[in-house]
Parts: sequence; structure tokens; C-alpha cells
Amino acid sequence: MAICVNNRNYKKYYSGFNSTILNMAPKKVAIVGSGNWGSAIARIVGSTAKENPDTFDQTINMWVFEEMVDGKKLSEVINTTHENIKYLPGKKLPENVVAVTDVAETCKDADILIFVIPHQFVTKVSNDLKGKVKKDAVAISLIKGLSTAKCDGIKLVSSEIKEILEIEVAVLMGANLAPEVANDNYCEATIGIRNQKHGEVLKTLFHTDNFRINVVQDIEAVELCGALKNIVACAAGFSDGLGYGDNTKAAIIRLGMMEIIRFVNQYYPGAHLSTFFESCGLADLVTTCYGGRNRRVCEAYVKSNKSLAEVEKELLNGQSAQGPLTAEEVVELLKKSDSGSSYPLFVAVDRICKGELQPKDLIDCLRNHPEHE
Ligand SMILES: NC(=O)C1=CN([C@@H]2O[C@H](COP(=O)(O)OP(=O)(O)OC[C@H]3O[C@@H](n4cnc5c(N)ncnc54)[C@H](O)[C@@H]3O)[C@@H](O)[C@H]2O)C=CC1
Ligand SMILES: O=C(CO)COP(=O)(O)O
Repeated sequence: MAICVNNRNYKKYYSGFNSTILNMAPKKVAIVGSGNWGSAIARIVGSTAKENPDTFDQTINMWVFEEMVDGKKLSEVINTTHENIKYLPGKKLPENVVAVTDVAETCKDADILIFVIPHQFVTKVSNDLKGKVKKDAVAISLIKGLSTAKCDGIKLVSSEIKEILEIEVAVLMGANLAPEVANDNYCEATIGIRNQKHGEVLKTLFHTDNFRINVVQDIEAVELCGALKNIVACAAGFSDGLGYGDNTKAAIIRLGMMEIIRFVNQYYPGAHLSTFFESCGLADLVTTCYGGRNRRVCEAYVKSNKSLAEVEKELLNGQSAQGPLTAEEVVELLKKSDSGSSYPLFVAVDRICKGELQPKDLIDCLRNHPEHE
């Protein structure tokens, strides 16, 4: 049975780690995932590793969930053309990023593991790695969602990885639409980690002229901002599909932000308000509500007679919109604490995604929001 992590023992998990990532020897980095964001981040860490040869090993393994694309194995295409033609077409990957199809092989010598897969695959992939990673490795999760493992309370993706692999897990979240990051457009991101020294090493790995990193200690708040904004982006997409304009979207962003803060305070009290104004907070909410896949899929859902799954398949070519599943997970959790009425936006998104409400009912759900009392 999965172990549930409540607030108190979760904090205990994060104390007292030390690892070889503080050693002088170059650290080996592995990327677990090679989708849209996985490939964009591979461009960054491939180049920072090259710029810091004393700190990082020059070869970075990237796990590829093998599939055939145009009659060829995706891993072989990546290793010969240095381009992920399916998930990040048109952008070259650094040649020191090597596609590997066996996840245990990818990670076996790694000191730093970057987890970047859609959250529904975390349990399986982490179990495939169980007992096969270095005991003192440090992981960093770029995954936006909650754990899908059965559990009585809340379980963060980072805590699930941590429980299974028994290593420290940090998080990186931010306003980071992958195609724009891959275009080297200026943006920011937030690393959440308790161990400041490890935070410095991770910052060196991700920080570039156009990808600016802040490090904070509120891991849970950082991670939950990343997960929950995808639900709000679905509401923004419904609103766009209905043609409601920018004032309505601004209201959705504001109410969504208030629900995110309320949720973090309910499950992990004590987060600093300033964390919600880091890139992981308001900035990610805004960018996703304007430019994200969740928004796009939900807008198209309103305008078509198709199911969400059909629309996602047609629009995203194998990529994944994490908002509908996250809404379901969050609402399940809220039911257990009988607190759904404090989160009308989250609940409405879940019910619209499940076909229990019409998209046009969204506004009725927001009209009497607790924020208006
Ligand atoms: N794409 C973006 O702009 C951003 C995404 N994120 C987050 O990063 C995480 C990963 O997202 P993306 O890299 O965009 O992935 P994606 O949405 O491109 O998903 C496709 C990936 O899933 C893999 N996949 C498919 N079936 C699988 C299976 N059964 N087991 C394991 N992997 C499988 C595919 O091989 C492919 O690598 C998500 O949590 C997302 O919310 C975070 C910031 C930006
Ligand atoms: O997390 C993201 C941007 O920071 C990507 O959002 P989407 O998954 O909605 O595209």
C-alpha cells in the first residue's frame, strides 16, 4: 500500500540529506523524460553542462519512451539528427544529450535526476527505477500535477518519487511554455529546495542568460502552484471558447490564484506569500491561461462536439494536458475534507471536464465565490 505523507512527516523527510552533488568531481546528470518540456530543458542543461565542465559530466543521458515516428525509432532519430522531431520539432538538442531507451540504464550513474514526464506515468517510472539509482543522488521534479497513487491524504509528485527512490527531491516550476523556452526567449523559473547548498548546484545546472532561476525553500507551495495552475488554465480555456474576453479571464486568473493560495494554506500551512509571486506562482498562472496547452484543449472542447480526450489527441500529437486529471485528483481530495465549497473554480472545472456541467455553467459557479463574501 502506498504511504501517505501528511504535512508533519513530509517535512521530516526533507531534513538531513547529504550527497555527492557537493563533491568536487563532475556530477552526472540524467533526464527522465523527453516530451515537449523534457526536450526544451535538455537544451538548457546540455549547454550549462558544457559551460561548467568542472561541475558537470559532459554526457547527459535522456530517457526516451520509445516509439516509432515516420517509420523510425525516435531514440535513433534523436541520436543521429539531434532533434526530437515529434515533441520539439525544429530545435536542435546539444550533442552531449544522448537518448537512452532503458530508464534504469539512463539513470544508473546519475548524481542528479531530472524528472520531466506527464504526472500519470510517475508511479510506474519511479518503480522501474526503485533500487537502481545512487543512494545519494538528488532528484528535481519539473512535473506539474499531483501523484495519482491511491492515498488517503495529499501526495505530491515529489514526495512519491522520494518515497519510492529514497532520495532527496527538489522541484522546478515556472512560467515556462516549452516552445518559448526552446526559442531562448527570456523567462524565469523557481527552484524549491530545503538544502541551500544543493540548491546552488541545481541553480548552476539550470540558470542561463534567458532562463533565470530563483531558489526558495517553500517546496510544497512551489510544486502546488505548478500543479494547480493547470486547473485554472482549463477554466480560462472554457471562457475563451465561450468568447467571454479578457475581463472574465482576469477574474478567472484572480479567483484561481486565491484558490491556489487557499489550497496551499489548507494542506501545507506556513508558505510565504512571496512564493506566490515567484515565477512558479502568478507568472505561470498568467502564461498558462494565455498560451498553454490546457487552455487550448479546453477552448477547443467548448467549440467542438468532441470529448476532451479526442480534442487532446487531435491538437497535441501525443503531448499531454495535465489540468483535467489534476482537477479530478484535487476534487477527490477536497471531498475527503468536505471543503469543495471553498473551491468553486476547481470543482467547476472538474465537473465540466467530466460532462456533469456545461462550460457555460462555469460563470454561475464563480458568481458566488467565497472571495465575494
Ligand atoms: N510542455 C510545457 O510547456 C511544460 C510542461 N511542464 C510539465 O512537464 C511535465 C512533462 O511535460 P512534457 O515534457 O511537455 O510532456 P508531453 O506533454 O510532451 O508528453 C509526452 C511525453 O510523454 C511520454 N509518454 C507517453 N506515454 C508514456 C508512458 N506510458 N510512460 C512514460 N512516458 C510516456 C512521451 O514519450 C513523451 O515524452 C508535465 O507535468 C507538464 O505539465 C512544465 C512546464 C512546461
Ligand atoms: O506549465 C506550462 C507553462 O509553464 C505549460 O502549460 P501547458 O501544459 O498548459 O501547456
